[in-house]
Amino acid sequence: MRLIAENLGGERGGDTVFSGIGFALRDGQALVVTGPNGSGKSTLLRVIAGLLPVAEGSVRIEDGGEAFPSIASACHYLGHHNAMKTALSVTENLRFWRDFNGDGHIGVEAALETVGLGSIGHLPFGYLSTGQRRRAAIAKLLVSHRPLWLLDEPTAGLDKASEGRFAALMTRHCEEGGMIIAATHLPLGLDKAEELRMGLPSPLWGGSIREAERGGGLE
Ligand SMILES: Nc1ncnc2c1ncn2[C@@H]1O[C@H](COP(=O)(O)OP(=O)(O)OP(=O)(O)O)[C@@H](O)[C@H]1O
Repeated sequence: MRLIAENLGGERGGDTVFSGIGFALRDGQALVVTGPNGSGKSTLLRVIAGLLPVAEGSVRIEDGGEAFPSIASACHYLGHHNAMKTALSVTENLRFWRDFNGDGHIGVEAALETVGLGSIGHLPFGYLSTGQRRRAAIAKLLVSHRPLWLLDEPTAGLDKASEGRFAALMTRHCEEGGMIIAATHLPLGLDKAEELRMGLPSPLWGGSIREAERGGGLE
């Protein structure tokens, strides 16, 4: 399977945020998106996920087979928000997402154990601390199998131990043939990842067009 972006552009509120982005990811590869605040990292992830329209160019899945014919069917999107109902228990939330997205490699209880929340699945999601909420959202990636993980600041709020656990999960996902695109200001422990650096507008341009350059190495 390949994820291919060609001359990709994205807009917010009618203004161009980035343009001319191109990359190709294949099974097992990861891309880390970096850049200053407002450079368009979240916008790029949302465009790839199909949550915002493509302003120019294209982004597509190739060779996804019958199971994953499109990015929408192939991706998990973990945004800044955790997309959980505060009144439902952690377990109920994860069961909902498993039923909605389809079964994964591991069950809800095992996923909670994996992120170190095995003892609090019965609690309402709203009772959890910030870091615990993020860990529960990470468990969502595990209860349904999707080969492409789109992650926006995935480790925000995590303690050191949880960061390490998540780095191991991402590495395993790639070793099993998955793909990851992660926007971050923090090192994620993805040693083999390529980097896409988003830039703020050049003062010479005097406009809102943002420049992005590829870290290189991907085909
Ligand atoms: N709904 C919107 N309408 C207009 N402009 C928006 C909207 N949402 C975001 N923007 C603008 O788009 C630009 C890119 O925002 P984006 O959230 O993609 O940046 P980012 O690189 O992810 O930033 P950060 O590092 O702070 O998370 C910013 O200038 C932001 O103000």
